[in-house]
Amino acid sequence: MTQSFTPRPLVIAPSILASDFSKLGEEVRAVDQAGADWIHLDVMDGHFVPNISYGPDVIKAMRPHTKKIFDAHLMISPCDPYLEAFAKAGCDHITVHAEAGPHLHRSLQAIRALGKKAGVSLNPATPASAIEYVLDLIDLVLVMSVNPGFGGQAFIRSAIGKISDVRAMIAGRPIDIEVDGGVAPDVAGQLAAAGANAFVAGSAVFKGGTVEAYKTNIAAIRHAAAEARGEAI
Ligand SMILES: O=C(CO)[C@@H](O)[C@H](O)COP(=O)(O)O
Repeated sequence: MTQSFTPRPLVIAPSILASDFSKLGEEVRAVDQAGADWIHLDVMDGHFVPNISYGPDVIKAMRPHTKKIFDAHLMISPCDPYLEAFAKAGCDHITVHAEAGPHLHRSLQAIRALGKKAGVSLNPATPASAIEYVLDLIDLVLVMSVNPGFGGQAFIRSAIGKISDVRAMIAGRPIDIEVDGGVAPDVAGQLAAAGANAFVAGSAVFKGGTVEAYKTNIAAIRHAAAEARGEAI
């Protein structure tokens, strides 16, 4: 008997890294109102990546401003000592890097044990095969299309082929394929055609600085991706 799988929903996840940090609560409410599906939270430690952003206390302060999914991307090493703090801060998805170590399998088990969805992120130089032996523990694969650490970088095209590889590897499992870095309407269609269903965008969403601008920017990415998926919006 053949099993049929429903395609994963199309998701736009604005990256708060590109927002105005002097009014984080307001910015979270603004992208919520503008049509964001998830709120993407980039956590950087100045060690795994060459930049420092914010941690669980700041995420906890943002939590009351929306009911949308908090999609945390931990660019930290080690990550295991902090997983519980991010879960308690209100993160719904916790994504760790395959390269961050020391024990990816253990980190994913710990995230699931905290009752959260577990994600694995792959740097541009990391092959899709890095997730081969942890597929049973993954709810989300985050394919980086820039080297992690900063917003506003140029899109790395090899991410498109990697997304196709990940799609082939997960073969119908209920796993989201998320792409992050330089995502804008001009590449969203190709990314969706390759198999990505969740689109993180920082600069492309937060340009303009108003709810109306965010609405237009989110709709433009959604429209390009939906068209490639053959969906009406
Ligand atoms: O994780 C990261 C950077 O490390 C990203 O989430 C960026 O914040 C995306 O920003 P843009 O490339 O869309 O400006």
